[in-house]
Amino acid sequence: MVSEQQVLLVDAGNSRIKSVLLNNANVAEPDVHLSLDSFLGWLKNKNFSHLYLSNVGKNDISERIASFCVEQNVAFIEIFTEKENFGIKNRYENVSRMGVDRWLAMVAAQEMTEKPFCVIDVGTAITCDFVVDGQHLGGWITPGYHLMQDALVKNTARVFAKEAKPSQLAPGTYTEECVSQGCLAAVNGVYLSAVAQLASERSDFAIIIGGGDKNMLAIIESTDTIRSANLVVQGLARYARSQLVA
Ligand SMILES: Nc1ncnc2c1ncn2[C@@H]1O[C@H](COP(=O)(O)OP(=O)(O)OP(=O)(O)O)[C@@H](O)[C@H]1O
Ligand SMILES: CC(C)(CO)[C@@H](O)C(=O)NCCC(=O)O
Ligand SMILES: [K+]
Repeated sequence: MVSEQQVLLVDAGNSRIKSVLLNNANVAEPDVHLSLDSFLGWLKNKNFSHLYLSNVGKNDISERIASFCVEQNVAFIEIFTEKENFGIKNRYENVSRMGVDRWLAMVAAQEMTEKPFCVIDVGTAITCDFVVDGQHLGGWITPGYHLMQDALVKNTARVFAKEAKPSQLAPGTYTEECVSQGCLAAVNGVYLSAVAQLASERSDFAIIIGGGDKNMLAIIESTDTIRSANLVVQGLARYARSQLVA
């Protein structure tokens, strides 16, 4: 039996590294680190016995965190996408190709509802995965709000973007506003398309939403929506509890 305060959960994402202790996984905002070096520096003064890692970045992130753990005598557990676990069957033929953040988002979401669901993670990329009766049906990968804008600006001569996220959806009246409003519409389109996808076969389902940009969907979301602070961290917490604490 390991104390939850001894277990650090680490989410190495596309643009940032987040970490939180297992006992705070449901309540606290994760600590955010902008680089691996600053994360490893920060880790040095911390006291924990187990580290659970989810990494969608390069392999050397996993390798450097693993060697840190060897040096510090910390147990290192990296989670990888699985064919089947926690009552979810993955639809991918080659599950090693699915980002572990998507798998962990499904693992987290499955604990939040009994209904057929889709889980939408609104971050650097937007991912959406559908699960019905424990069977993953497949999913979508879309550029996130900032990536969409970057792609537009890079591939046109006369289109410019500004960073501020609109607080509500409306037609834009000058270039920058048309871009921010258009990309907000596209983000919302993922949600609306997911609802249509689920509703075509059944009337009762849940939509679970997480990620740094989840508030961009607040404009349209309905009562069937459940929000998660951080789906990847919640998924890691489920693994850690099942292996260490239970
Ligand atoms: N403090 C913040 N710093 C950076 N981005 C933030 C912050 N708060 C909210 N965001 C928003 O969150 C988005 C990033 O989402 P999220 O944190 O879920 O993903 P990530 O860490 O970039 O990587 P991944 O998508 O792999 O998890 C950004 O597009 C940004 O708009
Ligand atoms: C799609 C992202 C970038 C979302 O973070 C990540 O899950 C990833 O790198 N996935 C690999 C490709 C796949 O999931 O099929
Ligand atoms: K990538």
